[in-house]
Parts: sequence; structure tokens; C-alpha cells
Amino acid sequence: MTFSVDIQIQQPYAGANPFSLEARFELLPGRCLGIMGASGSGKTTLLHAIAGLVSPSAGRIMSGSECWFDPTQAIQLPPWQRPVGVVFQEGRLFPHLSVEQNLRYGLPAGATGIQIKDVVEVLGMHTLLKRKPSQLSGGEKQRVAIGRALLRQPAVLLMDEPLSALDATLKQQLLPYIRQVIATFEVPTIYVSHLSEEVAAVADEVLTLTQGVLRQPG
Ligand SMILES: Nc1ncnc2c1ncn2[C@@H]1O[C@H](COP(=O)(O)OP(=O)(O)OP(=O)(O)O)[C@@H](O)[C@H]1O
Repeated sequence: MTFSVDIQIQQPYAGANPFSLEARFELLPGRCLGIMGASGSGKTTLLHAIAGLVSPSAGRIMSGSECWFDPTQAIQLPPWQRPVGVVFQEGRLFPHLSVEQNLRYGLPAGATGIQIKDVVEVLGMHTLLKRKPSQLSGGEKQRVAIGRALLRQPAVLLMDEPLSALDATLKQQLLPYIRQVIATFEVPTIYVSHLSEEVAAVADEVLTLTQGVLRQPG
């Protein structure tokens, strides 16, 4: 299913400095779009608009034939109706739950797609399942966070600087897992980072948000 975004966002934060952006791109299953841009250029705002946390002023967001946002048809799905998997800088795991319980938390009842055993396999988490987040390294926490995001059965996976809290060695260890996840589960993925080497290692295509515009050529 193609995931497509063609939106304008104007003044999303009431009372804040003037800020607007426009973004247009299409993303196929199993493909990863890297998004770069200076600090404050709007990368996170764009991800929030896709997740339904920020409201664009115009345009359209489509997941296959399903419309998530189109004000001309009065369509604006709330965040909880958008199947989006999100991975942040810090894993944001529930500290009182084990790894396995954290993973289960993401899994909708009766889900027939991606299963816990699949993400445990691809992300190499067999030995981690009984541990609490406090007993994990930063890289292990991020693997669990990626697994939990996948178990939501997302139509799109949003990764916002997922490696930036890790040191160089851990980054290098995690990158192959991320590539493997995208190849195995074929979820269209948007990967935000300000490091060009990191984006180049993961993404099939890289776009830069410059002066409020992010546009795929053609
Ligand atoms: N909650 C908010 N309230 C007011 N202004 C905000 C809010 N969040 C972001 N902004 C402003 O909107 C603009 C875009 O911010 P955004 O976080 O999307 O940029 P970014 O490219 O992700 O930055 P960074 O790389 O530093 O994370 C910035 O000018 C920022 O100051």
C-alpha cells in the first residue's frame, strides 16, 4: 500500500513564532524515506501531522485507499484511529512492565499480522523478554521500542531520531536491525535524523526540509 502525503501546515502552534511547511511525497511498502533538515525546520511537526497530533491547514494524507486527512471531504482521523508506529529518541518504555509486557502492550487484540515471535526473532530479543527496561542498555531499549511500534500493525512507521541518544558503537549495532525490520515487515518507514551518514545507512531516498518545503522530485 502506498502511503502518500501532500500537506501544508500553517501556524500549528498558537502564539508561537510564524512557522509553516509544505510536504509532498509517496512511500511504497518496504521503502524508507529519510528526512533531514536543520534544527527547528519542522521535521517533528511533519511526523506529528501524519500521526494526527498536529492539524495541517490543507492537503491530503492517504494510506493506500484509506484517507486519513482531507479537509475538502471533512476527513480528519483522530490519532487513535491512525495505525502509526512511532519510535522516539528515548524508548519511552513502561518502566514497571517487563520487555514482553511492553511488547504486548502494542499488540491490538486479535491482530493477525505481525506477531510477538516475529519481532523477537528479527530484533534478537529472546534473552531480553523477562527483563525490566532498567536492566537494558540504550540500544536494547530501542530494539524493544521498535518491536512495540511494529506490533501496533502500523500502516507507516515513524522514527524520530531513534539513535540519537546512543553512542557511536551502539548506533552501528542498531542500524542493521532497523534495515532488517524494514525489509522483513515491509512497513513504509519515515526516518528523521540530522546525521547524513545515519540516514544514508537506512533510507532508500533522502529528502531535506529546506525553508519550509519538503518535496519529492517529479
Ligand atoms: N509545542 C510547540 N509550541 C510552540 N512552538 C513549537 C512547538 N513545537 C515546535 N515548535 C516550533 O515549531 C518549529 C518546528 O519545530 P520542530 O520540532 O518540528 O522542528 P525539528 O526540525 O524537528 O527540530 P529538531 O531537529 O531541533 O528536533 C520550531 O520553530 C519550533 O520552535
